[in-house]
Amino acid sequence: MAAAAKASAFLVSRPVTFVTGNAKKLEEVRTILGQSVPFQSLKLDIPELQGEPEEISKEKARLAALHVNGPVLVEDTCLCFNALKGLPGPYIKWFLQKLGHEGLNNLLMAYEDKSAYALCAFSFALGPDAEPITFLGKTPGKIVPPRGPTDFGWDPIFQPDGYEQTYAEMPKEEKNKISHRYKSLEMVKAHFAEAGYNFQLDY
Ligand SMILES: O=P(O)(O)OP(=O)(O)OP(=O)(O)OC[C@H]1O[C@@H](n2cnc3c(O)ncnc32)[C@H](O)[C@@H]1O
Ligand SMILES: [Mg+2]
Repeated sequence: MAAAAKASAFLVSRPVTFVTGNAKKLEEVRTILGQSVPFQSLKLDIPELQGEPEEISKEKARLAALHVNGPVLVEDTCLCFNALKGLPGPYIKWFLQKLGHEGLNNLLMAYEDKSAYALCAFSFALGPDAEPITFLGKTPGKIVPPRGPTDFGWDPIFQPDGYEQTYAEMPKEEKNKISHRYKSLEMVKAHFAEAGYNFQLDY
């Protein structure tokens, strides 16, 4: 490495912690990041404010950084129906829990427009006193009657544009190449590289 680049490299002597209560998210983040960003995880369901996805995600990061007292990554995922002007959006977890896949389809019964988008808002905070930075990844698609395995949230009812399969029917590697989560994490990685962060794992 050139001396100038070395001098500007920012060594963070603590690991970055991905905080989530969702094991399936963690699994995808591990696969997508691979060896590129070493991170540890903490299973914690952080309370979420109401509001816009970016603000919800930032606030999760603030709370997570206070809890961890160090660098954190969090994410908030939304499923937004265009006919419903973006709803359920960040409230998809509760809509899914109460209505199920069929009920989510029924919400769109009165509309011809079944288009939707999956949105992932990752936020990174360097510590409890740092302002979180948010990275939004979006994948367009449409809402369809459920097809495929039911092991991850609304995957069976989301069919990304350009594909005949739902997220649930696709091989995992395929989803991880086009997903809202992948796109957001690409921006996270670019940010870490640009800032020169070199997170160290605690061994
Ligand atoms: O602790 P956190 O990270 O908040 O985990 P969570 O499960 O509460 O997640 P969210 O608050 O972001 O709520 C998003 C909802 O969408 C689901 N979900 C998230 N990513 C998904 C994906 O890629 N495919 C399908 N469902 C997903 C997830 O299971 C939730 O029901
Ligand atoms: Mg949550």
